[in-house]
Amino acid sequence: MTNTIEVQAPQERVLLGGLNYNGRADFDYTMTELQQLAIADELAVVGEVRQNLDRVDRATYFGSGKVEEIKGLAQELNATTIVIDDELSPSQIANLEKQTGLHVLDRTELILEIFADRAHTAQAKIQVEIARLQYALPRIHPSANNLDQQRGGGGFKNRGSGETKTELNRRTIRKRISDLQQKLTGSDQVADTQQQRRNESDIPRVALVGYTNAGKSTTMNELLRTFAGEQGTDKQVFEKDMLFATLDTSVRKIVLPQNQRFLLSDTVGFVSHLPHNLIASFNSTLAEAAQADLLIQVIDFSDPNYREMMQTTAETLKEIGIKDIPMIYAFNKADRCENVSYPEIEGHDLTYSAKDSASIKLLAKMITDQIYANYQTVTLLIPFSEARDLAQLTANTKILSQDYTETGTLIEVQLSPRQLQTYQKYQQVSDQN
Ligand SMILES: Nc1nc2c(ncn2[C@@H]2O[C@H](COP(=O)(O)OP(=O)(O)OP(=O)(O)O)[C@@H](O)[C@H]2O)c(=O)[nH]1
Ligand SMILES: [Mg+2]
Repeated sequence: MTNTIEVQAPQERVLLGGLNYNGRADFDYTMTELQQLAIADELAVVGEVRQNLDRVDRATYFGSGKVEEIKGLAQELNATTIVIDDELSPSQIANLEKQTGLHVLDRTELILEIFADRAHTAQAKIQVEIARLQYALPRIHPSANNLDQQRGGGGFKNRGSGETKTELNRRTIRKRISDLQQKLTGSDQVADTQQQRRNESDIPRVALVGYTNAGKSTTMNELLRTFAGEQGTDKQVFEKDMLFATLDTSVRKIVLPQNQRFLLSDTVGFVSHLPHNLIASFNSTLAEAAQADLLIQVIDFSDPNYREMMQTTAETLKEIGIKDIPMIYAFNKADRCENVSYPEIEGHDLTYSAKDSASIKLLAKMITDQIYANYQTVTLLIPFSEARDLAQLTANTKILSQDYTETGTLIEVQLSPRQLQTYQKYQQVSDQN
C-alpha cells in the first residue's frame, strides 16, 4: 500500500491595504469584501493597513509615512504582496513596488485573476482574456521588452517569473484583443444562445441576478428539479460555495403544470466595483438579463452585509444599462437565519430557502403570477398559409380554444404585450374595442 501525501503550493502571504479618502461610506464593507476576494484567489491574508486621507497621493497612492509602515509590517509578517482596495494608476503601482519591495496587486487585477482561474468554457476564457489584455495595455512601458513590468499579459499566478522572454508590444496586444473579439462574436455559445432566443421568442424570459454566492445557480437547479421532470437532472448548472462559481449564462426552459412556461437564465454574480473592462467584455453573457421580462434578484439574507450587496447589485445593473425591468426580491438562505419564517411573500419580496421545496413552488407561482399578469386574451385568425406562426403559438402559448374557418384557424389565446405586437396583424376586430 502506498500513502500519498498531497503537497500544496505554499500560499502567497499578503497584506490588505485600504485608503479611506473623502470618508467613503462603504469603506468597511469593501475592505471585508476585499478579504473575501483575496481568499477566493487563494492568498493568505496576514495583515491589514488602513489610512484616512483627504485625497489619494498621486505618486504612491498612500501617504509617505504609511508607505514606510507598510514596508516594515510586511517584513515583520513575512508578506510579499500588498492587495489594495482600489484601482491604481500604473505609475502608482510602480512607485509603491519600488518603495516597499512588495508586489502590488490592485482590486481590478485581483478580480481579473479570480475570473481567469474560474473560466472554463471557451467563451468565458476569451472574455476574461480580453479584459486582462485591456487592463495590461496602458501598463506597458513603451521601451520595456520584458513582461516583468508588463502586468496582466500572461500567467498572473506566476508573477514575475517566466514572463521575461515574452515580447509583447502594444500593437500585438491590440491585434490580439481584436482577434479575440472577433472569435467571441463567432463563438458557438453566443450563436447557440442567440439561436435559442429566436426559437423561443414567444416564451417569457426570466433572469436570476445578484451578488456572487447568493444562491442563483442553486435556485435554478431546484426549479429545474421540481418542474422539468427527468430532463431537469441532466440540465443542472454548477453551484458551489465560492465567489464567482458561475461565469457563463445558462438558459433553461421551465414548464409548469397547465403549460405555463418561461425561460430562466442564470448568470455571473456581481461584486462591488466590478472592473468596467470586465463588464464590457462579459456583455454578451449579461445581455440575457438585459432582455428579460422579469428579474429575480437573489439575495443571501443570512449575510449581515446583504443590504450593501443589494446596493452593489443595483449599481451593477445600472452600469450594464438594465432598468425598468420588473424585479422580484428573493431573500434566500432563510434556513440559516434565526427567527425568520419562510416561505413568505410580502409584495414583491419573497423570503425563502432554495433548498426547501415549498419555497421553490412559491417562487414559481410568484414568477408566473407576475409574468402572466399583463397577458391579454385575444382571438386571432391565422391564415392557412401562415402555418409556422400557428405552430409557434401552439408550442409556446396557452391556447384556450381553436376552430377552423374557410380562411384559416381561429384561436383564442393568452398573449404577452410583446407577443401581441407580433401577432396583432391576425387579431379579430371584435377584441380590439
Ligand atoms: N443553507 C443554504 N445554502 C444555500 C442556499 N442556497 C444556496 N446555498 C449555498 O450557497 C452556495 C452558493 O450557491 P450558488 O447557487 O453557487 O450561488 P450563485 O449565486 O450561483 O453564486 P455565483 O455563481 O458564484 O455568483 C452553495 O454552497 C449553495 O449550496 C439556501 O437556501 N440555504
Ligand atoms: Mg452561480
